[in-house]
Amino acid sequence: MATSQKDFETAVNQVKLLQTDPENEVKLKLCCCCCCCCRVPSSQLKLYALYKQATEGPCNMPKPGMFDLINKAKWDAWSALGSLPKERARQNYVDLVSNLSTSESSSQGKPGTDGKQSGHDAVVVTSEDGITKIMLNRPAKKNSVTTQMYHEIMLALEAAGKDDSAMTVLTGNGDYYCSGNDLNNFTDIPPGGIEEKAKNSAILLRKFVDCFIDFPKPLIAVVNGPAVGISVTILGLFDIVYATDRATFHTPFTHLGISPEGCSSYIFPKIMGPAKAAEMLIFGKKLTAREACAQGLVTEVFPDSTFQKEVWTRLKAYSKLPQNAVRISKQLIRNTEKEKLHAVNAEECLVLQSRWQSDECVNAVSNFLSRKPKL
Ligand SMILES: CCCCC/C=C/CC(=O)SCCNC(=O)CCNC(=O)[C@H](O)C(C)(C)COP(=O)(O)OP(=O)(O)OC[C@H]1O[C@@H](n2cnc3c(N)ncnc32)[C@H](O)[C@@H]1OP(=O)(O)O
Repeated sequence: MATSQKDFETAVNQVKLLQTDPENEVKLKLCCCCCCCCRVPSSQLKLYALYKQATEGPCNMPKPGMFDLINKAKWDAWSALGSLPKERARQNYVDLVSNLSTSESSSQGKPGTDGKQSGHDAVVVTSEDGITKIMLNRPAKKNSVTTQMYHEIMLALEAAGKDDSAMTVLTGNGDYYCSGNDLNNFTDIPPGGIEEKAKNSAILLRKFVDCFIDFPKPLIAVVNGPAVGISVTILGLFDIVYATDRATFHTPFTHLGISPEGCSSYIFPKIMGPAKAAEMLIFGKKLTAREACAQGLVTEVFPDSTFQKEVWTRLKAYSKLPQNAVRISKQLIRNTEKEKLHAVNAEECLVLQSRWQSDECVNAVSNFLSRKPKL
């Protein structure tokens, strides 16, 4: 039986109600999942293409440039439908929505599936024993930081700076501390194209790092596992860095066609000397926890088996010290450098704004996102 226009409209409305909002993902978060490297369910992309075919007929938009990942993805999917009649496209759309609705309701409430985790859960803030803990909670994605998480961390820091806790801890849930910037962040290209994306990202990164530079209380990193990218560079802005002996510290910037951020281009050479800093920041040398400690990036390394117990016992004792004296001492240590750090941050973000638009970066990010899924 032919699908009526009403069935089609019902399906369109149903898409809006789906908890995972597939149409929104297609429109806003598509990335390069359209091509063979697809790591997002292809049904989401099909939904977009079928909708366009059903309402406008065969693909009528000009082929976008290769770096315009989102529009290129849409174009590929829509073109692939060729001259499929509108009626068939409507039918296929309705069938696909019906399948998506079924799988959506059957996956609701499943514990531990954080592929669709909301940004809200991806950063968990708790306060206990005078310590505010900000925990990155995206273990299945190695706690990589999405755009929403940058915003949530900034909000958490702003609140922690004003609450009555003595100190603030940043840590990760699962086997990783953090695998750095979520490389999918680079694929959500706005209408203004890659230039606008790079500009917005530079503004966000600058604000993000500024929050660490200006944080008024002791900031402690509890590095529970490997750390990559921005989670490593900002460590220079922390007052204490405790690491498990399982942790590693990796800044693969040149491999990604980008450059250092988090004030590391200034702080790392200061704390470890220019030669060691160059090996990390230019050549991407990965440090073990003990090497990072020897070079002054890490305060102390603990055996993994006793890491949490030893670190939290220590921090609870520190949190009982007279709070005003602790704050004032931190500010004395940090304030002389603040102006310089803000200037370094601004410069690093400006350089990155241009790096993110480079072929070197676009190709490196595409390569990562097009890795074959593990079996
Ligand atoms: C506002 C913008 C600000 C920008 C600030 C700039 C910051 C610069 C940086 O942070 S650069 C560093 C970026 N990070 C990376 O390059 C790391 C990329 N990831 C990896 O190399 C590896 O995933 C790993 C070494 C961290 C872990 O490898 P392992 O084999 O143990 O695990 P998987 O690769 O299978 O990872 C599990 C799933 O997690 C996804 N994932 C991990 N890290 C990232 C990431 N940074 N971005 C996006 N996705 C990431 C990975 O894709 C797997 O997902 P899947 O299960 O769906 O396949």
